[in-house]
Amino acid sequence: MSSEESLSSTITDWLFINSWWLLLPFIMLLVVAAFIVAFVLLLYMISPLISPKPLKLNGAHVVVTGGSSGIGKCIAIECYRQGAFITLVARDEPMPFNLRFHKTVYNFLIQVVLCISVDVSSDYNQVESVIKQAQEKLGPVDMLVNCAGTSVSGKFEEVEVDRFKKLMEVNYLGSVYPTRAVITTMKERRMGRIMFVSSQAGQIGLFGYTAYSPSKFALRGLAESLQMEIKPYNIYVTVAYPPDTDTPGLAEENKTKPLETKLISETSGVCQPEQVAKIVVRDAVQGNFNSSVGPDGYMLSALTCGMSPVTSITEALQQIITMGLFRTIALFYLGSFDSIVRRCMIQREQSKSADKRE
Ligand SMILES: NC(=O)C1=CN([C@@H]2O[C@H](COP(=O)(O)OP(=O)(O)OC[C@H]3O[C@@H](n4cnc5c(N)ncnc54)[C@H](OP(=O)(O)O)[C@@H]3O)[C@@H](O)[C@H]2O)C=CC1
Ligand SMILES: CCCCCCCCCCCCCCCC(=O)[C@@H](N)CO
Repeated sequence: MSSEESLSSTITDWLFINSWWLLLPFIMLLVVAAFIVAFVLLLYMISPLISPKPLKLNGAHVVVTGGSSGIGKCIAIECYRQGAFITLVARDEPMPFNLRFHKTVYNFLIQVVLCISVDVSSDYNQVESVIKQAQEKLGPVDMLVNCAGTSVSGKFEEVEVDRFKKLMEVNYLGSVYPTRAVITTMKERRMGRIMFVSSQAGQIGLFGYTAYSPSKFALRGLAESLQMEIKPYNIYVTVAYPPDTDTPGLAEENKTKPLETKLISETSGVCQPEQVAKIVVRDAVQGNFNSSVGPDGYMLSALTCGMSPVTSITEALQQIITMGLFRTIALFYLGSFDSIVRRCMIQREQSKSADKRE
């Protein structure tokens, strides 16, 4: 190696070792860029988690379909207690509930309860015209509660074929029509709440509910799609998933419910409609997408949250942390449901063959 060459390589070595600081601006640039990317990603993650501003029920106009009985009636009473003007909707002219005990001394407004008779599932134009009437009398709708619904239970092959259509009409279209009738005004006013009363049977398909469950699952698809459309208009959708609730509707359903359905539903117990109403109204006021009742309801909702919107950081964290654990617990539930179904089948077959022998 010539002395010239060795001198140049010494210089490059020296520069390489001692001039790292020349790279400093680049390193800093990289760090800043990484921070910016992380910040933007964080913003994207957090932005759907920002909680909406709660709706003030005092003086608001709340329309409750199915407001003449059971859960719907209790929701109407709960909203009335909080100062709302109510429109009750049902096929039979709904009777205004007994208000004397619910009036608070702080309530200086003379609250009106309007009762409207219409079938929410048969004709859109009719539904639109009664909603218009209600808006003329009590002002634009601030909150719509889609609670009108019914259920049929029975083994798939034993449910009359026309019931499948009927349940989709009442439970699904009966929620689409009133929602369609209020949404334009809500978008114009850039405010509002829409509640769909689904069911725990709208989160899990159960024995005996081949006609009912799909009509309640459908509400979730509607709610998710609609929420994405109307969130920029400051309108929030809530889907409520109550367990069995002690109402005239449940009493009617119990008359023909298969034993399997009864035993499986018993898992998450029977609630009182007042208790359900309190929870779902609170969630709708807060703008929560999901509203569940009871510990099983809580687990089911975390487990089935899928791609549904989430409106608080705590809820998102709970879902992230608990999902695996709840899936493990769910396997035990599914095992016990399978064994209920198997035992009932064996019992039925035994009693059938005993009948034959006699
Ligand atoms: N009770 C339960 O165990 C559970 C119920 N749910 C759901 O909650 C909702 C209410 O249930 P629940 O309180 O038990 O029901 P109820 O049978 O006690 O009340 C049903 C209400 O809906 C009205 N309604 C029914 N069909 C129509 C229609 N086509 N058009 C207008 N109004 C109608 C009824 O009035 P009218 O007959 O005069 O039309 C009544 O006001 C239902 O959607 C149900 O599926 C969810 C989970 C559990
Ligand atoms: C971690 C996983 C937990 C799993 C818990 C599963 C509990 C299943 C219970 C389902 C009850 C369905 C009630 C339907 C009520 C209804 O809609 C009708 N009564 C309407 O009339």
